[in-house]
Amino acid sequence: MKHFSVKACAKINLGLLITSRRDDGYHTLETIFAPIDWFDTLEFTDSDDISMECTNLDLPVDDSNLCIRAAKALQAHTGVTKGVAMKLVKRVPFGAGLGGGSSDAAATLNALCKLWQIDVPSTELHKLAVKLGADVPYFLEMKGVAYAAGIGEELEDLDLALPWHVVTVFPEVQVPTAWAYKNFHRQFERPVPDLKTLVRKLCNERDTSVLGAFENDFASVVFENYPVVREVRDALAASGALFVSLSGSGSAVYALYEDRADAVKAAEAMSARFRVNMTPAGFRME
Ligand SMILES: C[C@@](CO)(OP(=O)(O)O)[C@H](O)COP(=O)(O)OP(=O)(O)OC[C@H]1O[C@@H](n2ccc(N)nc2=O)[C@H](O)[C@@H]1O
Ligand SMILES: Nc1ncnc2c1ncn2[C@@H]1O[C@H](COP(=O)(O)OP(=O)(O)O)[C@@H](O)[C@H]1O
Repeated sequence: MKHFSVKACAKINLGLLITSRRDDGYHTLETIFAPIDWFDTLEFTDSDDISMECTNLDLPVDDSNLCIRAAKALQAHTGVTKGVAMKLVKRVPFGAGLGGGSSDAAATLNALCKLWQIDVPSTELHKLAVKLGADVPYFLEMKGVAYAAGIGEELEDLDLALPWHVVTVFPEVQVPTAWAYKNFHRQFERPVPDLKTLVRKLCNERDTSVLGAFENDFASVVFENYPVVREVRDALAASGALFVSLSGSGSAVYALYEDRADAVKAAEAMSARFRVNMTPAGFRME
């Protein structure tokens, strides 16, 4: 019997600028993805059929689950008839803008190539990943800070890590991604700053003067409609952070700290009401 487990880390978005709406309704964007040390664990055991169980009973384990969708897509694409029994230890909150489901899907694609002993060209795996979600290629192909364009699938590895401690708070409310894309305040005509150059300055030179350019286009509509998310942002902003932002389409809010003691203090204060993660400076996915 073959059996192994893998970690599926979450991400935050440092800046998220929505640049246009495509004819198919999807939006193009520019963003910087950074991994955080908040992760699900996935266990894979060979089996005749595809099945899964999950520690979080609120998450369906039927054909809507991204792990099952990834396994079935890979099976259909390759013609493999083997199955897998999956167990998902779910820790990353969902509806949070942390990409936990996308990370699970990417981990499943990678793990099943190994379990089923198939060699799928990376261009084909990339296409399967995009069909599962625009964020899935990031988790499939990158380990650290990356620039993304297109709908999030055109990636460039920047070979950087954030030199600050990151505290991420889930305000215990979910923001549906589709709602956020429908309701954000459009600014398609605005000039877009060069996020790649700015994030290099930020990480290599620790030039925090550029942080103001890392706007998130979902922030205003989410803060307007979800008072508790605003409350978390305000509490983090008052806790000695260098920078506070919504991640992706929310609801999670993260803060960057120079001083570890400030980060620990803020994380402890927020954990009285919310689920919180602290990621050390320099973190990369394994
Ligand atoms: C906003 C971002 C930023 O990293 O992440 P999250 O906040 O969800 O983590 C991504 O663009 C989330 O992309 P993805 O993970 O594919 O979103 P999905 O939940 O699959 O998409 C839900 C719906 O959002 C809209 N959508 C999604 C991606 C995109 N580039 N343009 C869109 O307009 C589409 O209507 C889609 O049907
Ligand atoms: N394995 C999974 N983990 C998390 N969410 C999943 C999974 N499979 C399907 N979903 C669905 O995808 C939605 C978005 O999940 P996720 O990617 O974690 O959050 P977000 O898009 O906010 O970053 C969830 O609300 C859930 O309904």
